[in-house]
Amino acid sequence: MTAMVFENFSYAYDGAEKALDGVSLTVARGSFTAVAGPSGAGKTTLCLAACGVVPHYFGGSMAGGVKVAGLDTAGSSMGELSAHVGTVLEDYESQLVTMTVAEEVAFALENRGVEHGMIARRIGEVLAQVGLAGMEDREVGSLSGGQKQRLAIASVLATRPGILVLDEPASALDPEGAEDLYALLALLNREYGMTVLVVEHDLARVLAYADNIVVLASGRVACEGRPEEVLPLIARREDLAAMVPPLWQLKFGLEDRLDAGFAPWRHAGEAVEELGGFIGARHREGTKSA
Ligand SMILES: Nc1ncnc2c1ncn2[C@@H]1O[C@H](COP(=O)(O)OP(=O)(O)OP(=O)(O)O)[C@@H](O)[C@H]1O
Repeated sequence: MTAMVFENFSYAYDGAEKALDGVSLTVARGSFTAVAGPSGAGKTTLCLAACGVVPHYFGGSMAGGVKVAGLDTAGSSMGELSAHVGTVLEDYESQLVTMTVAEEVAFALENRGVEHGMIARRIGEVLAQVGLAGMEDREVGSLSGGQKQRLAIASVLATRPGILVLDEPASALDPEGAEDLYALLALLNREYGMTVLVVEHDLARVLAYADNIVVLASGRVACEGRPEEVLPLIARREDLAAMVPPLWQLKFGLEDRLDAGFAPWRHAGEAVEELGGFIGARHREGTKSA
């Protein structure tokens, strides 16, 4: 089952060069996709196209199409699309428009005419999901950056979309906040079956979670696939090699030097375990032949 399909999709903002150029991409339902690429590669535009803001709120010209949960984005209203895809943009604070946490989550539901008892239940539910349980009456202005980010996510979760699209969600967070945020996205993906598509320039942050990586360069898909498919490809490209996470730079360096092949490490613990076994085996071989 597919959550999202870009079919040879091209888009240019008014009076500008193409921001996306012939993008073909399928995002599987329930997947965790990380989108990376150099500055200006079209990552934000991809997010805007996924939720229909492009083309609905921008002029410009497009070719091809985007389907979200089977709906053609150009032919569907933003309201219809938002039932399926929730979006948290990089400037997430501008998405927060009310005084209190509870009001913020209630906002989209009230606009849809959801009944009051249901709204109250949904508020409690989504705040618990994002780790803000019991904070209904807090003023939005008094929250930390990480809590505001979680609130922005809670308010899109309130309408129960199956797909969550986030543009650089960790850019304003400290390393611990970024780690907590990705743990939350992983939980929403694994436990609640949400499809997550996240723009993240630092692939090290998503290595443990992403089952699909899309690399954009100059508005085109430079490569796409599982991390173990994509990372070796970008490591060989001078313009993209800097995006390879340090753990995988180490892996590629060791594989070269030791003439070995290691498993697709998702975090340092897996590397330590495999390297421990590898060193032990080499040591035993050495002792035997001595
Ligand atoms: N509103 C706009 N009007 C005109 N051109 C735009 C607009 N927004 C983006 N662009 C251009 O479209 C191209 C893609 O921009 P986009 O923001 O999607 O890239 P990005 O990969 O998200 O970049 P960054 O990592 O710097 O955020 C760039 O050349 C950019 O200058």
